[in-house]
Amino acid sequence: MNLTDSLGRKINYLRLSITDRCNMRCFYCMPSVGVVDKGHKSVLSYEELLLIAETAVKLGIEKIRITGGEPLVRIGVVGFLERLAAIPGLQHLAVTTNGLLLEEMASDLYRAGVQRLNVSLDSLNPETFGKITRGGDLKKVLAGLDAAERAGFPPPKINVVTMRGVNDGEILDFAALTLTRGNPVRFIEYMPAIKENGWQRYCISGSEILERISTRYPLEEVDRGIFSGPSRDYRIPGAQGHIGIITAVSGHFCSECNRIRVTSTGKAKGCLFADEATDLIPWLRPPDREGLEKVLKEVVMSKPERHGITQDGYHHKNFNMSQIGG
Ligand SMILES: Nc1nc2c(ncn2[C@@H]2O[C@H](COP(=O)(O)OP(=O)(O)OP(=O)(O)O)[C@@H](O)[C@H]2O)c(=O)[nH]1
Ligand SMILES: C[S@@+](CC[C@H](N)C(=O)[O-])C[C@H]1O[C@@H](n2cnc3c(N)ncnc32)[C@H](O)[C@@H]1O
Ligand code: SF4
Ligand code: SF4
Repeated sequence: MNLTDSLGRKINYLRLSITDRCNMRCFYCMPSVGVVDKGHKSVLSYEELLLIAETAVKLGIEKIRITGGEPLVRIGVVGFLERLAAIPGLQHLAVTTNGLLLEEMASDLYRAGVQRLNVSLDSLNPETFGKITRGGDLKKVLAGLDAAERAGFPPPKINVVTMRGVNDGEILDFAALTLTRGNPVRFIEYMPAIKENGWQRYCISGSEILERISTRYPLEEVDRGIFSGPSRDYRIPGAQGHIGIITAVSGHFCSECNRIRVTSTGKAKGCLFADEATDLIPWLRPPDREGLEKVLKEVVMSKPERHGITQDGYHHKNFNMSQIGG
């Protein structure tokens, strides 16, 4: 089935957040203290998540990305992914992870039927990495990246939230990584998720990042596949990996947006930044497949044209990235 929104955009990608818990505390995503775990009752069960996934695939979703919080901390995630991978009609199953548990879990994830992994990694310097993640261990993430390839995965995409004065000094180091490793490196514009005055100081636009890389390396544009997602991709001639730019704030990809989201507590969102969310619980408890189909179609039809964030005129609200899943 073909699922299109009111603007004619084909919607074929669901981002499903399965937990709001995390084993790191990246400063741009979660407050250092005062994070209240959603209780067992409010977080969707695996059965409920599967019902949403099956319904979405029936409607025309072809790709599901599992996210969080940190999806790999949820107990039973491998069995859940195995059931998800078996949904007839689902073409792509991917996971976005911080990589801390990958070394021990990569083989199980591969055997479960996950096809691709994206790994968040904002610094190659252990100290900076520890500061950004408030205690994360860089060595573990690097070991996880290698373990993923040993397990059979294509080199995971590396997501780098790029922030002025925090890790922008490493833009060229990350670009250089693509010379010797097959991992695509994607630079993501910092989004104002945590309510903080002066958030603009962290912002570096995708075009500035590209300019900085171009001062050292020539770049050629790479063709985008149908599932290439929000990044614009480039390559240093002869390099093994691509370089991608995700202009999450300057938002050049809204007109091609192909996705909807469901949070770990069952709120469906037509846009990452939308204030409106549709509570799916009434169609999950008890399960009502027909009702769920109808409400998911409504979410797609009411998808906004684009987000309202600009560096100058954004009225800041607190924005729970770890619950939505990015
Ligand atoms: N503004 C915006 N940012 C997004 C969107 N989708 C993903 N991102 C951001 O892009 C970054 C990378 O997201 P991933 O979880 O790796 O997913 P993806 O980029 O869709 O991955 P691929 O499917 O491999 O292209 C994260 O910071 C997300 O928050 C989107 O629709 N809008
Ligand atoms: C919320 S995390 C969930 C999955 C997993 N824990 C991880 O970090 O990959 C998904 C993505 O959102 C990104 N993200 C979170 N907060 C962000 C922000 N304020 N600006 C830009 N990207 C952000 C992360 O870097 C990550 O790539
Ligand atoms: S970005 Fe991912 S790893 Fe970092 S705090 Fe958020 S959910 Fe956790
Ligand atoms: S900001 Fe909203 S409309 Fe734009 S690409 Fe992201 S989800 Fe789609």
